Amino acid sequence: LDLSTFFLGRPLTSPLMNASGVWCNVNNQLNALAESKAGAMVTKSCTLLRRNGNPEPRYHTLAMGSINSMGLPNEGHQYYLDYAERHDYENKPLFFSIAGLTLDDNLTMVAQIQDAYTPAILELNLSCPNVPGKAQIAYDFEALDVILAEISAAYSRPFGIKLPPYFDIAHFDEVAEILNRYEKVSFITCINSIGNGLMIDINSETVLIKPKEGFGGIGGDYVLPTALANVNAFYQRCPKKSIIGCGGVSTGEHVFMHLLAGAGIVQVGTALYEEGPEIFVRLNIELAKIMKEKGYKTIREFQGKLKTI
Ligand SMILES: CC(C)(C)CCc1c(C(=O)O)[nH]c(=O)[nH]c1=O
Repeated sequence: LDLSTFFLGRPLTSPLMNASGVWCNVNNQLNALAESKAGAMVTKSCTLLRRNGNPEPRYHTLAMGSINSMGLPNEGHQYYLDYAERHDYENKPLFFSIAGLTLDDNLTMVAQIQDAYTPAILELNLSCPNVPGKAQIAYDFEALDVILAEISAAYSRPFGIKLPPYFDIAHFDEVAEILNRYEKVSFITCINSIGNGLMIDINSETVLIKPKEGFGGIGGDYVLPTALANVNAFYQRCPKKSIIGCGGVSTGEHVFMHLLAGAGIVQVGTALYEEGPEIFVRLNIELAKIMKEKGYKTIREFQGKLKTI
């Protein structure tokens, strides 16, 4: 069962990890991920100060996935810096996700991470809110350019970004052109939940979650094709960057698809929320079984080797 791989020069025992936001808000969840069979882990996107997040119900399981409008509930960035200080980096790499409410908040958090000399790897959540009334940063290409310039100037180490899905080839081209101008952006995590979906309970004739009149991010089976497309689109357009795949993973076959599409690491969100950290045992076994059946001894043999017809 050799699922070892490398990411940003770091050895991993498995290409699997959690998606930010799932099973990573508080210490007992973070400790469970550290003890799990995941090859890496990431903290919940944090803000400068602690947040309660949105009123519940704010997450709902769907027939083929999930809908959520959590509202960035988190313990505040210092809490996760304290965890990062305790983390055993020999055991597995730790990613540190931030989603500041303003550019200044992001710069303040980045400065504190910089000063903490932590080996954690920064993942900048670009679904973080922009000026109210404007699109999220990743969909506001001017704001995207500005934040990457500012963070690149403020942070001396390589970092990565978490992107929402794009649905237009011209957008893949435009965003990749921006990203390729920032060599410190060493990896791209595709995708965050598909924004502002809506699901309905026909018995009560109501929406399923309380915030935003029921509108929320969609995860799970529904998003796999979109996730694979975004992974492969940026894998092809950003040859000097690594890709982390996220979206629609609940079996070893899905993990294999993400790796084939170009992902170096594969994150699990909705399925982890439903199954818990033991899911990494199952996914590792299922991936190893597929590799064995195909005669692959290492992930490198097939990673990014998706063929067109
Ligand atoms: C959507 C934001 C609240 C702006 C960021 C945090 C976040 C959340 C959340 O905390 O609601 N949910 C997601 O599926 N993805 C996210 O990136």
